[in-house]
Amino acid sequence: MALSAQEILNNPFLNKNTAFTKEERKAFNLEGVLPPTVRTIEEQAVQVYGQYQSKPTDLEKRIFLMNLFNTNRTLFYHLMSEHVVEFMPIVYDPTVADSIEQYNELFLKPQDAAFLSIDEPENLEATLKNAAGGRDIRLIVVTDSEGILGIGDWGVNGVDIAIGKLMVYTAAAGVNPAQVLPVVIDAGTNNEKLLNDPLYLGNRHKRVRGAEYYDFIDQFVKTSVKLFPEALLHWEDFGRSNAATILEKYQDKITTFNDDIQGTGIVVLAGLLGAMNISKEKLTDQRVLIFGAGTAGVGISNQILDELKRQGLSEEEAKSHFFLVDKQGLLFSDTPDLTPGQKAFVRQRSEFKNSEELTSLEAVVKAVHPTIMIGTSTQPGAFKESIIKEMAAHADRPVIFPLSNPTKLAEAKAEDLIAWTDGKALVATGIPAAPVEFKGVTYEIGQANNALMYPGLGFGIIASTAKRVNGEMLSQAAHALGGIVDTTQPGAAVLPPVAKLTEFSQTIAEVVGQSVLDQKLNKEAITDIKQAVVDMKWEPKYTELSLG
Ligand SMILES: NC(=O)c1ccc[n+]([C@@H]2O[C@H](COP(=O)([O-])OP(=O)(O)OC[C@H]3O[C@@H](n4cnc5c(N)ncnc54)[C@H](O)[C@@H]3O)[C@@H](O)[C@H]2O)c1
Ligand SMILES: O=C(O)C[C@H](O)C(=O)O
Ligand SMILES: [Mn+2]
Repeated sequence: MALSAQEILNNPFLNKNTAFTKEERKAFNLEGVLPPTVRTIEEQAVQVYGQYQSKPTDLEKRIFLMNLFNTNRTLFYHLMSEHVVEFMPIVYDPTVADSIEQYNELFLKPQDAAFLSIDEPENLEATLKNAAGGRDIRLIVVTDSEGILGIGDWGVNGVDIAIGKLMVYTAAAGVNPAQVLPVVIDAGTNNEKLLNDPLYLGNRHKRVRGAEYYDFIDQFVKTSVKLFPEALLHWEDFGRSNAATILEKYQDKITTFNDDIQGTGIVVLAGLLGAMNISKEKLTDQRVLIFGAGTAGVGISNQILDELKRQGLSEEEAKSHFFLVDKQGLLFSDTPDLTPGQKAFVRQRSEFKNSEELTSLEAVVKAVHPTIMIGTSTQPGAFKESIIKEMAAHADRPVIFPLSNPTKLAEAKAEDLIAWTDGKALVATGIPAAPVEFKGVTYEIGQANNALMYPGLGFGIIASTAKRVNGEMLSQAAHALGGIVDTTQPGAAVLPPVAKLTEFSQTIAEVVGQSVLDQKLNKEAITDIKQAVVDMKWEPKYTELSLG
């Protein structure tokens, strides 16, 4: 049945707005429903970019871009491809955090997401089908919003992180936006502010835990695999008590990864490899302090551990390089309330004369003299001057990555770290940071955000039709990105710039895809991975409308 003009114009995948040609207008009942001038996508981009620039705040810029996304997905991605550095912090982190916090006030459209309610398990399959609308889904980003960035539990509002992550997948790697599905699992929320907010749109009860929660997750996984057998399942921003448990349960059964654990692990490892290239030091000589040993902190530790073992250290030797610090202080074998992930990295009290005193970051830094310090604690300003100076007094090139997001939660600012260490620190931050001018040198600051990794990783997995995601692929991805640093410039960044996101996402996709083929983990026969990546890559260009 022919679509009406309204059905075409209201479909963001079909809509070209003023770019519909005279022939298309004639053939598809679009005559007279648009102003007469036919525009090219380039002309449309100039016009909408002008509107974008007129918006006074980042949140208003984001709302404008989401409207464009909802109206005309091709034009949105065309525009984003021209302004990727400028748009990343608007559609994604940090502005996505504002949109999540104000989701109820701002709500206009569900943005093709699937809203799975734990109160209605009988509707799970229908929900996924309805949201997919018959599309061939290859990539699902799912969140239950218990640990949104570092801002905590945001209930149904967290759907925006799934949508934002998927926008980056398309902009960075070229995942076809018609083949993605954002999913939020609404298991309730423990955020009192939301529970008491009359505008809140999610289930108005505390989080469901235990067997009922895990049964629902299991039903979601099974139904997704049944409906979308080709899809990669990407887990995002689950709470500390669930994220690793879910990954461990499914990673050997389906094609899946957890971005906060593995995406973060490999971007940090890549940054460390870049830092070692610059300092000419060895990773096997470093002492690694992780501040905030939660989902990301333990994920990062495991990825570095894997690398140390690949570089020849035994498991035991490799573990002796780690010092994990959480709320309790340095984590010891007898520390109460350890998570399963933390237990693998604990120290013995007998190693220290003053183990009882090692309850603060400051005391631990004094005691262990870390050469690498990574912040995933959600504690703003925790990397304070006295601590950084103490670290720098015992390291030639201290490597310091304050990674907590969004901006307001970062453990330190790049400019302070450079100044406090007299330019010695090798710094990367979670959110974009401007270059720092210090004593005549321009220090470029790498962005150690999993967004540099997961698009290429995910695209490589999909393009190679991988059955599983495993450690070998992750290691290859980290090395592919870790190799791209310019060591000749003083002040060079430890990671490549976001301006090159599309280029290196393609490299990562190829390397990951090749690893899949080398391990014979591809479902379909593929001989040339580069070609498979090219063939799968979606470009934001209009194609001739055909509704056959
Ligand atoms: N840059 C990136 O790519 C990236 C990726 C993932 C997470 N993150 C950021 O890392 C942070 C943590 O995320 P997560 O998913 O691991 O959360 P999480 O809740 O699993 O972990 C946070 C950990 O910090 C600990 N913590 C809290 N207060 C502390 C204190 N005062 N001292 C020491 N430890 C403390 C918590 O006990 C917990 O173990 C967030 O801000 C998130 O945005 C960044
Ligand atoms: O979303 C981000 O910016 C990175 C990461 O996944 C996070 O949870 O902070
Ligand atoms: Mn995350």
